[in-house]
Amino acid sequence: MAVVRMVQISSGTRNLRLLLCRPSHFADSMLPHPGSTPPLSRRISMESRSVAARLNSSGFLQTQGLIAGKWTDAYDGKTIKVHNPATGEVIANVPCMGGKETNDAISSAYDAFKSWSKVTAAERSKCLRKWYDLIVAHKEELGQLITLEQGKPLKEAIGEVIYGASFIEFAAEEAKRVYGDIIPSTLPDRRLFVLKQPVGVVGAIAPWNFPLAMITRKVGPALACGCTVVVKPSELTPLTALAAAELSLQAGIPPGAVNVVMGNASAIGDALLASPEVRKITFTGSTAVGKKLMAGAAGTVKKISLELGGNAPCIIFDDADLDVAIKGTLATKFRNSGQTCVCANRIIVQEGSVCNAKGSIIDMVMEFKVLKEHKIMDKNEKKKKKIIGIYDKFASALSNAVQKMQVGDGFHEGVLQGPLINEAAVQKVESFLDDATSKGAKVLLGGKRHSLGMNFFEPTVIADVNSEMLMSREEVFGPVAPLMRFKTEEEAICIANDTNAGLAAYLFTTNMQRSWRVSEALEYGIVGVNEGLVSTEVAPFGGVKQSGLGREGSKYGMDEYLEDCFLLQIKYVCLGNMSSN
Ligand SMILES: NC(=O)c1ccc[n+]([C@@H]2O[C@H](COP(=O)([O-])OP(=O)(O)OC[C@H]3O[C@@H](n4cnc5c(N)ncnc54)[C@H](O)[C@@H]3O)[C@@H](O)[C@H]2O)c1
Ligand SMILES: O=CCCC(=O)O
Repeated sequence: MAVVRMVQISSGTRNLRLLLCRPSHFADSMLPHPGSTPPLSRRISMESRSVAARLNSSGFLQTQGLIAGKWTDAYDGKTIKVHNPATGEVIANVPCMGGKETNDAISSAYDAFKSWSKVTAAERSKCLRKWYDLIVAHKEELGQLITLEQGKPLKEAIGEVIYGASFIEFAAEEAKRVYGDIIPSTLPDRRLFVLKQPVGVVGAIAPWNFPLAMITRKVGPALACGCTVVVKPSELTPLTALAAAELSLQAGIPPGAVNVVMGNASAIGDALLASPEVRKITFTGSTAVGKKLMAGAAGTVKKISLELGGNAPCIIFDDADLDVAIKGTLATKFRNSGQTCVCANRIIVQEGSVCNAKGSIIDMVMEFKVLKEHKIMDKNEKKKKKIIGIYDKFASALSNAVQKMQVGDGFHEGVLQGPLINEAAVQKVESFLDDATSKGAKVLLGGKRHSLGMNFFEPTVIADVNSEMLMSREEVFGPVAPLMRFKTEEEAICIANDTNAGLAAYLFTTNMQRSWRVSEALEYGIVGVNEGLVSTEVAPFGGVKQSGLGREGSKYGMDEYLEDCFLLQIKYVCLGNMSSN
């Protein structure tokens, strides 16, 4: 049973009175052990435990589901364990809910929709703004929860809180700007209007890699448009979502507008799909599950948006600024230990080329053999020259930079790479590396489990990867940077587009014409030019091909929760490093 208690939490200029439920399923194993100084190998564990104990005593470790504004256990009392991926310890037990609880959550969202959709946009905006303020005020606690259950370094986790909150702030602002249209009539006695109305109850299913941001990017705009939601966080990382849901109640978002269920994923998914009251499914996760949901949504003809897996190419041209390229590649590859849908999955690096007088690269592979680097190539023309390929320089600079990245528990100062989410993720990385090395790829750095044990993996650089290898065809989802070679721009585009995925792509070049040409040719929803971190609440996020349908964030993300708005395929291009000389 939940014990209700009052907690005073100081937040900047004011004290917030938090009505939080004492978590009933806080795992006692997480309490710090009394006794003498622990050996080094147990310090990780001690640090995580004391953070968990602090969060528990301040009421931030919420461990029940939320249905109709009430914190609820599974009806049959079953629970599932939430583990700390850095230590393997059980942080908490949360309810293992299924179809019955989900149906009640849907009913509660359906009832709440009747009133929430009628609340003025200005009022919805105020509630959302308050929710945003509360999340930002509690960024430390929410960040600690993310590190505890997901593993990313605390600084990065707090960054996710700010990023996640930004979707709520943006939605709060946009709530007031859902304009319709007036259409000039073709008949004198008619007036034609287009109203944009909320879709209705939304089922929002989220992954574990961004326990907060992947939820707020859905729930923020859904609520702003007047929809209500049943959220299903990943069972691996439900605690951040539950804490954020508690803050939504404190912000004045009415009971039933946000419900949270977790447990048996397919039973919950089936209930959401079967219900005619759920009018939209928004899903972020693997392409395999996305396809199942898309098929299942057909039964009741629901709207659907899908943010699925990627296989991001990161193209490094010979004319790239090496420092910019290394910085950008590190950012896109090693964010969240490589567990990001927009992480570079194939780093495609130019290995030399031949330029004509105008500086355009011409493919003269055969000539390479007879020409000397930096020397005039054609005595008659005296204009063609060979450009030394950036491949070797890039490979060694990247390896040097990656070597410096500290691996460890996300609560330790200076750690840049946390653990992978679980043993299965580590095994997947190992099997991809085995496959690549058995086919001729060479490990330049790392390549094995980290000596810290558990789910830690050494940041890895692997060279001479080709399109026959598994890691160039599927998401590695780990701290592995696979380097591939190319000679010409055409070849780079061809390699980059040779995949069913189409989420994010990156290119590094100092040639402005090429940056436009290649951005347009890449079959991706998001393109970063000289920039590895492109995500922002103000720009549309989403993929083409089998990476998904629809967009999140920006004004386009609002449209997903309004009736009868169909998007054309759009591409977001981010030009980075524009202010440097
Ligand atoms: N495109 C994006 O914006 C984006 C963002 C983050 C992650 N991802 C992708 O997500 C994947 C990693 O996340 P994951 O392992 O949590 O993915 P996943 O597909 O295994 O799980 C995602 C969510 O779906 C739930 N789920 C699983 N089976 C279900 C079913 N039958 N019915 C309903 N729900 C079900 C899970 O419990 C979880 O909550 C990667 O492929 C990554 O690229 C994409
Ligand atoms: O993992 C995918 C989401 C990452 C992001 O929003 O930048």
